[in-house]
Amino acid sequence: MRCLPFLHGGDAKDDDRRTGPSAGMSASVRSFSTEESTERGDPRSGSDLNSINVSDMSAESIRRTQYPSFTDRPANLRVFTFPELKAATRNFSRSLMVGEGGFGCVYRGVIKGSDDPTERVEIAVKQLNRKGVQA
Ligand SMILES: Nc1ncnc2c1ncn2[C@@H]1O[C@H](COP(=O)(O)OP(=O)(O)OP(=O)(O)O)[C@@H](O)[C@H]1O
Repeated sequence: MRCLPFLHGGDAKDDDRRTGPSAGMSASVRSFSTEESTERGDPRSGSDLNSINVSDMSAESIRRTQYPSFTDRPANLRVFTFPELKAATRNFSRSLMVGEGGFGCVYRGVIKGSDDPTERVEIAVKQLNRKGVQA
C-alpha cells in the first residue's frame, strides 16, 4: 500500500501528483500490509516483507530489484502503520474511494501532521489488491 498527497480537482495523473515532500502537503508511506493479512495476524515483519525470494529470478530481474535498505530510507519519508491508514480512510470506506488502478483502489484520507498533531493532512492511500491483474 502506498500513500500520496491528495490532490484537489483536475487530473490526478498530472505532474502535481509527483511533487512529493517539496509541495508541503505530502505523506509518504511504504506499507505492504493488507487488511486481509493484518486481520489474520500475519506474523511477517517489515524486514521480512522487504526480503526477496531470488530462487526463481533471472539476473536481470535481480538487478532491477536492488532497493536500498528500508532502514536507510530518507529522513522525510514518513512510515504509517496499517491501523493508521485504516483509521485515516475510515476502514477504506467506499465513500472515500477516489479511483482505481491496476494494483488496487485509491482512497482519500486525513492524517495528523508529523510535526503538528493538530494539523490535518489530506492523503491518498492505495490499497494493494493481491488478486489484481498487476499485483
Ligand atoms: N494522489 C492522488 N490524489 C487524488 N487522486 C488520486 C491520487 N492518486 C490516485 N488517485 C486517483 O486514483 C486513480 C487510480 O490511481 P492509480 O495510481 O492507482 O492509477 P494507476 O497508475 O493507473 O494504477 P497502478 O499504479 O495501480 O497501475 C487515479 O486515476 C486518480 O483518480
